[in-house]
Amino acid sequence: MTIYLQMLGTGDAFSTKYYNNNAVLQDHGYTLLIDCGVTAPQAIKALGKSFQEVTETLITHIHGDHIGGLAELAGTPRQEPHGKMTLLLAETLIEPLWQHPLLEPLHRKGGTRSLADVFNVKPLKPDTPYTLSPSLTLELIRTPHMPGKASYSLLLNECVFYSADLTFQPELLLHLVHNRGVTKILHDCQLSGRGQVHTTLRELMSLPEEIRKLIRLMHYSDEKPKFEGHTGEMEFLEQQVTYPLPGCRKDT
Ligand SMILES: Nc1ccn([C@@H]2O[C@@H]3COP(=O)(O)O[C@H]3[C@H]2O)c(=O)n1
Ligand SMILES: [Zn+2]
Ligand SMILES: [Zn+2]
Repeated sequence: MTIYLQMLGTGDAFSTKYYNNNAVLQDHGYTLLIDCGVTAPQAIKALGKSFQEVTETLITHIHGDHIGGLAELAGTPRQEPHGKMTLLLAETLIEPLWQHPLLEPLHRKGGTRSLADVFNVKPLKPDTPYTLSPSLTLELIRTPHMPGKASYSLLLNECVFYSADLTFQPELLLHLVHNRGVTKILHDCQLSGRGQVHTTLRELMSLPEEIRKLIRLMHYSDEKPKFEGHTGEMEFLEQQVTYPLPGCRKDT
């Protein structure tokens, strides 16, 4: 069955034109928010939606453009019996997330001493597929972003690789396509300069054509318009546009 991806934003952490690179995945009444950055509250309103429509939220890593909207998300009234948003994340991220300054407003709510006091926390193990809804499975893959800090890419429905924030990993991309059945790669892309904690366009362009043609670009800077038409087979994902994610093993 087809699921639908809508990027709340496709910008990098410093973009003034694009919202933070956060996404919603929809599967017939189930809505997964992937990352919740500083701009997520504004971006979801711009779509005419609200956090109340989000079923569960997943966090890939701890940077402001991925977690800065969590305080507002936690404050959105929920209908569930526990009244809290379910937060899916790797165990390694739980304590660092609670200690992050952007979550400090939640520390000041009466009687809160841990992330579990404000969210329904569901720890996920890497390299383990989870069924989130009838047509959506998700697996965390720990991948390099900032030295010494945990960060996770996503494998959706065993066939869509969502890089989150990632340094260039050509061998991983080849492995995913050749051995894991990946048919679509949604990849962060630093358009210019040296890639220290992200993958650059130049690096992605160095991949074989068979891989490039599977890639769509996200997490880019405000320079994006001048790069249009100069990214080879790799088209830009556009924020707020809804994309079907077809061709997955679960379809067959
Ligand atoms: N000059 C820079 C470069 C980067 N950064 C932070 O590093 C993060 C890398 O991942 P990100 O999610 O793109 O967010 C970046 C900034 O928070 C920063 O704060 N200053
Ligand atoms: Zn980022
Ligand atoms: Zn990051």
